[in-house]
Amino acid sequence: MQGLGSNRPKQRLQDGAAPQEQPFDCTEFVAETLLPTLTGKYRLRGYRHTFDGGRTYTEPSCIITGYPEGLENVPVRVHDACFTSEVLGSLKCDCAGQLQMAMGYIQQNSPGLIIYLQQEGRGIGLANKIAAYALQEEGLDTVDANRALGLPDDCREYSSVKNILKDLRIKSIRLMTNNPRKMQVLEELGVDVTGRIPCIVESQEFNVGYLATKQTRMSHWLSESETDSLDGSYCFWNHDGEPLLPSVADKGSNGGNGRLISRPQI
Ligand SMILES: Nc1nc2c(ncn2[C@@H]2O[C@H](COP(=O)(O)OP(=O)(O)OP(=O)(O)O)[C@@H](O)[C@H]2O)c(=O)[nH]1
Repeated sequence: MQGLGSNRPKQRLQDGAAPQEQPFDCTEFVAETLLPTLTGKYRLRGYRHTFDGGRTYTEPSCIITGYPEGLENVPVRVHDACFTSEVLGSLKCDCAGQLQMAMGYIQQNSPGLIIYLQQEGRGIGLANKIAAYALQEEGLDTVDANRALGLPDDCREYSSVKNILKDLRIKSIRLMTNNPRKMQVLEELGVDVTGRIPCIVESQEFNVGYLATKQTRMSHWLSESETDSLDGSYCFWNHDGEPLLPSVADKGSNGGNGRLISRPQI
């Protein structure tokens, strides 16, 4: 596959043969179209991505307002799929609200983009997420439910983000997130994150516990008085099989780049 972004950190030795280079992550641009939506028009770009040398593929996409190509400090949301809230309208989380906020933000602050990744359930997949929800009905929180299933708290991987930004020749980004680890992982991949735009959905009765867990156990920045520390109790896997240690650059403030807070429509 001719990928627009690929690195080759791994070499596999074959019996008696010279080492052969194996592409590790590779993201291939497929096509772009113009998409009219209820919130305005977007450029929609489709990609094919592997992070395991071609054993498995996902299809990241991005929606774009304006032309961020070649620019710095572009507002970017990196968003992971949430079928339950985005398609079914579930109120158990804040995912759909964050997506809507980000879409509104890039309409009003063009150019900007949202990279949408097929990493349902923080990477564990839809069926496992449903199993985790079943355990949450019995009283476990969102972290302990994953653990009770023998699954990592978070196993998302973001190499496609690095590759898509490279494809668009975007030099640096302001990340729309409340998640310190997402910023940390992107920076470790080499993405130049120059600022953060908070993306806070006001809680309601069905997601208040979930948001509290994100704040206390996953160190998400969800209130004005938030400090930028990670407590280390939460485990983010890096796909080389090793948990990432809790450390994060000092990127907690919004860097003067605006703030996103919305009230859910319920
Ligand atoms: N395993 C699991 N995944 C969930 C649950 N609720 C939402 N998700 C998934 O969580 C992902 C979004 O992650 P969040 O932790 O909400 O937010 P984030 O993307 O890490 O951080 P932000 O950038 O601030 O939104 C999506 O893939 C959802 O499908 C849950 O209870 N259990």
